[in-house]
Amino acid sequence: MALPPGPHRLPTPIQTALFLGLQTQTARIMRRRYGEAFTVRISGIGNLVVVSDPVLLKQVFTADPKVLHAGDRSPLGAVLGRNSLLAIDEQRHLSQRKLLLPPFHGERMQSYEAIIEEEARREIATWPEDRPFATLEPMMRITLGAILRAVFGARGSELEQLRGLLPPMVSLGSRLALLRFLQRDLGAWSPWGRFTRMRAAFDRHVDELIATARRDPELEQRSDVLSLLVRARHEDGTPMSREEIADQLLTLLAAGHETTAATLAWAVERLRRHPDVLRRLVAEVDAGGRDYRDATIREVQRSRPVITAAGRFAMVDYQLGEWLLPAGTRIFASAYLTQRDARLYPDPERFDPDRFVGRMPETYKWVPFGGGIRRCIGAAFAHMEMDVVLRTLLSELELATTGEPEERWKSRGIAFAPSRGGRAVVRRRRDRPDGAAPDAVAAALAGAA
Ligand code: HEM
Repeated sequence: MALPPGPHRLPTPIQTALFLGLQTQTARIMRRRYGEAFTVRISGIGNLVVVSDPVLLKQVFTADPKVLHAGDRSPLGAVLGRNSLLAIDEQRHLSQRKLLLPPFHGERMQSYEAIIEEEARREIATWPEDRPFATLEPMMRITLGAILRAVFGARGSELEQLRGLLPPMVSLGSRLALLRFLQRDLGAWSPWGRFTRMRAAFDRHVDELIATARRDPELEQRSDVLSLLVRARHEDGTPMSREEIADQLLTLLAAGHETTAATLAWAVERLRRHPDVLRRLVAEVDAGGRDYRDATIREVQRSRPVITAAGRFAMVDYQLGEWLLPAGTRIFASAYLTQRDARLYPDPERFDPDRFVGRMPETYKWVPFGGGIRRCIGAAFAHMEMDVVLRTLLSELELATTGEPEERWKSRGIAFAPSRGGRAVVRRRRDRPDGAAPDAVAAALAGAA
């Protein structure tokens, strides 16, 4: 059989508008109507096959990387650089990934916890009390600081300059990535001209960071990702070039900054609407535990996966389950649909961290980080970061619960965030078990910031 079923009689522009404009709702309707594999036709892209069955997901994630590509059709290469892990395939991808993996190994994560806690405390100390505000931007500041310090190894004035440069650069870059016709440098005032000048400034900072690392007599003891990349060697013994390091640092930032912040904003959105879960989490934080928090993070990612699908591209005709996809077909392995399948997760709309207490999620049923040799290399980092931020938040603040309707899904280009930015109302905790006077701590930190 050829392509999976789909709304073939609907004109392509309408399919495109429905799928891109209302991605989550359209995907749910099509899943109900056509089953766990369906085809939509997207203008400028062609056939897109959306799969949401663990058996099909396993097949996609474990396919030969020569047969299913993920990088070279990505619009991100133009913005992140030609070496970006997100924009390359096959042997080049494998060899860059091999260099990037060791710094992200689970065991290294503890060494980054203190940095994340400091960034979280510093940000939380500035939050207003008893007044609603959106947590997404504040979470973005935390995750930016975390990456700049733990990944880039930036300090002092370099750190402060990068804190200013990168948010507008990443936001402009992610808009331009999808608008190829604007990718022409027509001077400093044109969008692409602005972007290329910011990118040049970024490259100069990376040069400085690399030079500082090379001069550092304690390079061997440093644990930031940049210092590990400076020490890394290709199989032929050569070091990574400056261009490779710069492209990968930008990739790590682009892939890890907004995704983690959006998931944290969803965590706030969920917890405010689930007082029982919130109470259990606070009691656990106060008792020094973490199992329920781990499970809560996994349940937030199950019910609100900020990257709704991992994309692949068939380089040749490809047999997927019972279907034969012609070369050129795009495949979306949908975390969103798989993780809300009632056969895999009974009552899937219910937010229930107990699903994951004492049990790890199953590989092809829980895929917020994608899978196979393209699985997110920052997964352990992101989990650690979300754990530390939530722990800090729950131990410092009281989060007011709410009966307001849940926030809707809002696309921010690549990641989906809560439509109102994960609004919160907070108050400093006056009942902290360690007896610290929270206001004094907050004031001291705000002063230090
Ligand atoms: C909650 C936070 C995050 C989510 C939901 C997320 C999700 C994803 C997903 C869905 C993919 C594509 C996987 C595939 O195609 O199979 C991916 C790839 C990637 N992620 Fe993440 N990510 C997160 C955080 C991070 C962080 C913190 C970093 C690094 C600091 C990072 C770095 C990367 C990189 C480099 C890739 C490309 C991997 C490759 O192509 O080999 N991500 N991520």
